Amino acid sequence: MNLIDQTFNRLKENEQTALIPFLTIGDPDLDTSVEIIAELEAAGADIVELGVPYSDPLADGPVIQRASQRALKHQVNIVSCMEAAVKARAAGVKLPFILFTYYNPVLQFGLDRFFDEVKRHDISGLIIPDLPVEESAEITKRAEAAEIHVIPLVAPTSQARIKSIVAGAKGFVYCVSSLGVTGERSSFFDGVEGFIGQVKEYTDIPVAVGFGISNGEQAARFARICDGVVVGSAIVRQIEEAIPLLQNTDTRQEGLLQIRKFVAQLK
Ligand SMILES: O=P(O)(O)OC[C@@H](O)[C@@H](O)c1c[nH]c2ccccc12
Repeated sequence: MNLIDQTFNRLKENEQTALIPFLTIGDPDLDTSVEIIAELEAAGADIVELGVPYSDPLADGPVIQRASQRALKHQVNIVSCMEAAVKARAAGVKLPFILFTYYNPVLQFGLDRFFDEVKRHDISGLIIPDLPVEESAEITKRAEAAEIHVIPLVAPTSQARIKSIVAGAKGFVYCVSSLGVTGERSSFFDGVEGFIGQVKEYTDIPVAVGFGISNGEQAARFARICDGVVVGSAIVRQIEEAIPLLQNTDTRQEGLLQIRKFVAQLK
């Protein structure tokens, strides 16, 4: 059984909600990203989104854009992100890995080669936010053959398309809480709970929510109605703020602990 399914089954038995952090791989460097993944697990994360840095992250706000720029300085690409997953697994991390990438890097890589590599690198899920609907059947077919879940994104504007987007979905459905780009938010639109409830009517697989969630109180609000909560920018900002500590061997552990503490309070 796919590790993502196993994770949600275990959490459901314990009446818990999955905490799903996102981080940009290679920010501030590849080795540090591997160590941060271990910290995320130690802090209570259940699944982790490994972000492939991209030069044109059109759905990302400034925090993740800056993280992508820092990672791209090290020429981090899809393979190095998958290698980070393998290194984290070798270091004892048990979390399921979701590879988060825009579609262009996948196309440039080549679909055959991409799915061969994804399978070889212990990736359990894919999120491709700008995957065109007309191409999603091809990607889903290949993913199923590789036993990898393609996680669909549903936005409040999806309305009439919710049913078709989530039909046949595997892993979990990712509800985007707000319109616009990623980034911490102090509030959410009034109908967000209603939107999530609507999505849940169309699917039996777990439903997670992301976009804007930046503190324990917001995470708790959504944990009441969802099976998972995704947090990206707030964690990427913690990594960004910890960089001076991470880059000095004397204060590296302090930097890692700072990130772990932030994520632990979210859990
Ligand atoms: O950063 P936020 O607001 O916490 O949202 C999660 C988000 O980072 C992560 O899931 C993600 C990163 N880039 C994206 C682009 C589109 C959709 C989702 C994402």
